[in-house]
Amino acid sequence: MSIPINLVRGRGVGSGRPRQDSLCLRGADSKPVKEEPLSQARLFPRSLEEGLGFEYAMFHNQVENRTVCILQGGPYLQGIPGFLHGGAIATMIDSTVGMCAVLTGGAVMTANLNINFRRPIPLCSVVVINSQLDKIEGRKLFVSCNVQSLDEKTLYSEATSLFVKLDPKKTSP
Ligand SMILES: CCCCCCCCCCCCCCCC(=O)SCCNC(=O)CCNC(=O)[C@H](O)C(C)(C)COP(=O)(O)OP(=O)(O)OC[C@H]1O[C@@H](n2cnc3c(N)ncnc32)[C@H](O)[C@@H]1OP(=O)(O)O
Repeated sequence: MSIPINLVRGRGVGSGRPRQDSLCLRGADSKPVKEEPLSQARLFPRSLEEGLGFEYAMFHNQVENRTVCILQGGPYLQGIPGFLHGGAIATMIDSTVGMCAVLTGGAVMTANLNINFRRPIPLCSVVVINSQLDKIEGRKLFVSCNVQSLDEKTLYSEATSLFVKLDPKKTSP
């Protein structure tokens, strides 16, 4: 049986660098105080020049609540020489489990993210991030993932996460 897989986001459409045109500033009490244009805002993983940073495409399976990300981390993402920076890996894990949570639950934010780094990821290698929704409890969505080599022989990282659906009754965020 074929499984519907929908392309969520990938380079090659428009500039490939989505813009966020306004920013809602908040005071110390987290209440919105001002709406200002911020033309330089970019989705973080799309903020580096093509080929140098986060090169990825995501696919979402609406039936199984799974999101898969194919990632190649470019030379600007180096940590230990020759390998991806852990923060870059965390960024793409957060983005992938986040996409899974957003497409399942709507407006959510990461409340908790736990990552086990098992093996270093060689710079410029292609890896697969497999994420899946594990359960929903009220406003809480639990999503887990692993990061593997394309041939699935190497497990690079594993992560669990908690996303919380934004409560429209609360002013923040
Ligand atoms: C084609 C379609 C395109 C779609 C287009 C997509 C756009 C592209 C998206 C890409 C994906 C980006 C993925 C990046 C996503 C970020 O990186 S988000 C940025 C990082 N996260 C943050 O900054 C969040 C900061 N934290 C907060 O704002 C608030 O703490 C939260 C998370 C909104 C929760 O606040 P709240 O609504 O007041 O929640 P609260 O009532 O306190 O708690 C609700 C429940 O959650 C539990 N909880 C809350 N926090 C925690 C915690 N840290 N640990 C454990 N339990 C917790 C509570 O115990 C409570 O449990 P129950 O009592 O219900 O059992």
